[in-house]
Amino acid sequence: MENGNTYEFDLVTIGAGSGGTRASRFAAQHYGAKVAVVELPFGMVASDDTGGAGGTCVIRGCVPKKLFVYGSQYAEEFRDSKGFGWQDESQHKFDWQTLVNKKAKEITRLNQVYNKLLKDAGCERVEGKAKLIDRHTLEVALAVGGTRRLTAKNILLAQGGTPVKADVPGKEHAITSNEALSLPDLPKGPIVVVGAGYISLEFAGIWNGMGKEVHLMYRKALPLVGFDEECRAQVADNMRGRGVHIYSETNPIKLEKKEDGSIDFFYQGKDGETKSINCGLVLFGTGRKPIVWDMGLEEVGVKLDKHNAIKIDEYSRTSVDNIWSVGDVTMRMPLTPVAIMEGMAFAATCFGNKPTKPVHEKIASAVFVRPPLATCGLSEQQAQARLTGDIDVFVSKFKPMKNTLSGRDEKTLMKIIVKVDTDEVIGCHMVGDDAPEIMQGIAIAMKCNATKAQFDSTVGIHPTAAEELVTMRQRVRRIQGQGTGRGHEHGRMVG
Ligand SMILES: Cc1cc2nc3c(=O)[nH]c(=O)nc-3n(C[C@H](O)[C@H](O)[C@H](O)COP(=O)(O)OP(=O)(O)OC[C@H]3O[C@@H](n4cnc5c(N)ncnc54)[C@H](O)[C@@H]3O)c2cc1C
Ligand SMILES: NC(=O)c1ccc[n+]([C@@H]2O[C@H](COP(=O)([O-])OP(=O)(O)OC[C@H]3O[C@@H](n4cnc5c(N)ncnc54)[C@H](O)[C@@H]3O)[C@@H](O)[C@H]2O)c1
Repeated sequence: MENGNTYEFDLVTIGAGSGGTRASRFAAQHYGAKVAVVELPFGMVASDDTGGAGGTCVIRGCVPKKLFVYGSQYAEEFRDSKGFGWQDESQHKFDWQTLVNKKAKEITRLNQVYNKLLKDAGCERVEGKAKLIDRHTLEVALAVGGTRRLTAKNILLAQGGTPVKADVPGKEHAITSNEALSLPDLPKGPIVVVGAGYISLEFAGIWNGMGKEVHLMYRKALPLVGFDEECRAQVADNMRGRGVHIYSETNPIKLEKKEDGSIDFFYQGKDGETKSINCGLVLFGTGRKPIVWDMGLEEVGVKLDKHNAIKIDEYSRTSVDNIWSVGDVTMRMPLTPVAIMEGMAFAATCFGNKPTKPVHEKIASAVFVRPPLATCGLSEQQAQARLTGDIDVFVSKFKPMKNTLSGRDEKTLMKIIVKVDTDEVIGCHMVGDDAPEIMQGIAIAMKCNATKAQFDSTVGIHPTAAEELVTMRQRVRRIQGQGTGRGHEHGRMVG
């Protein structure tokens, strides 16, 4: 790799999260670039001065969250097992500290794995907080003290995002997902969860599974804005059925800490009245914002977009032509595999002489509630709003086989959305056990522009729930597209 002997590095990356790590490893390993990666020192709970290799996903996002989801599922299995002849589930007791301690050990191990991945790829790791000085220079406030200046031909901004709390009085008494994953103990009283995105629903599901009384509050009639409406309703029904107290069309007003350590949470109910709940914990899952402050961005000329995310072109180049950006800080689609894709596309473009645009279409994702929701492509509402012509909707709602003996009163929902003139499957959605595992395979078919006829000609695996996706013959409705014909999802996940 040509370094021009002018700069110390071909690339300096800020942030060793999902996007920054993959981009840096690829640039070094595949394209021979001389790379340095700046990352904050490791801390289990993120702060302005702590982070760690692996980033949000590994340390305080996808991975610990999924471990907690696994942990929360046992009670449901013990309960369901009675229908299959197992007795005495009352002996099982849940111990939060065991789970949190084991999770911490695993995350510490993964952080070391990420450090090693970067080292093995030949990337220099610099521990500290980086900011831009000019378009080729960064200054790092080193974790060991003092500062170091790094010069680079190219700079990659991959510093991610951070949670935002609803701006109400007493918000300092609420926690975010950062703290939720490392709570020293679960509160004695009920838990209030505010918001209806991925994070609120996943934590509401986790604590409900662990036997806590959970009150979930959100502003709209249904949770998960941007997802298919029937799936949104099914998720809400399932959560209600499992004992989560749901308050739709409500707004947080204020929090007051009591002498006994509990919190009075005030909210405006559906009827417009002010009400309150006394609880032990409040979680705000009210969104995340890109980290764009105190980094010298404006001074160097890196522009922000209307969402206060870093403005990039289709190749992830910022408004300064040697500065690039990937992942949550660009808010295109804040998911780990998307940050990874953007990182690899950047490395190919910048160092591989292969201009590569990341493609934000037909990306499957899942909300790890119980049972989970998984989705790929357009919802029925998005298809209708964006396409022209006829759209066929196939829906199947059925009692999964396991529930016949377990007695659990919960249905599985599957939907397929088809563009009639081409017969292409443009959307697939599922709420039910194993939905994320199933949807990953469906996403491959959809990436290959599979038609409904090809789904129908696929032979199922029996007996599974997934076979329903290749046996849905009866269209439930045909709707008329009312859009301009722009066929795919826009970049952002939430509508
Ligand atoms: C609770 C939770 C659960 C999630 N679950 C899922 C999931 O199940 N599936 C999924 O696909 N996505 C999930 N996500 C989203 C996913 O974690 C993010 O999309 C992904 O981590 C983004 O990667 P990134 O590289 O853009 O940023 P990050 O992973 O956030 O990495 C950015 C890094 O930059 C560092 N940094 C910041 N500022 C500086 C600075 N000035 N100097 C040096 N370093 C700096 C930070 O310490 C951090 O390590 C979840 C997120 C959360 C919060
Ligand atoms: N399973 C996954 O893949 C997964 C899991 C967690 C997070 N993520 C990613 O992280 C991103 C952030 O997640 P999130 O759940 O924090 O954000 P989100 O944007 O998905 O949801 C935020 C929720 O908070 C509500 N809200 C915002 N401001 C509010 C206010 N002032 N008062 C009351 N409610 C308010 C919104 O209406 C919305 O329901 C997601 O978009 C997703 O891409 C993914």
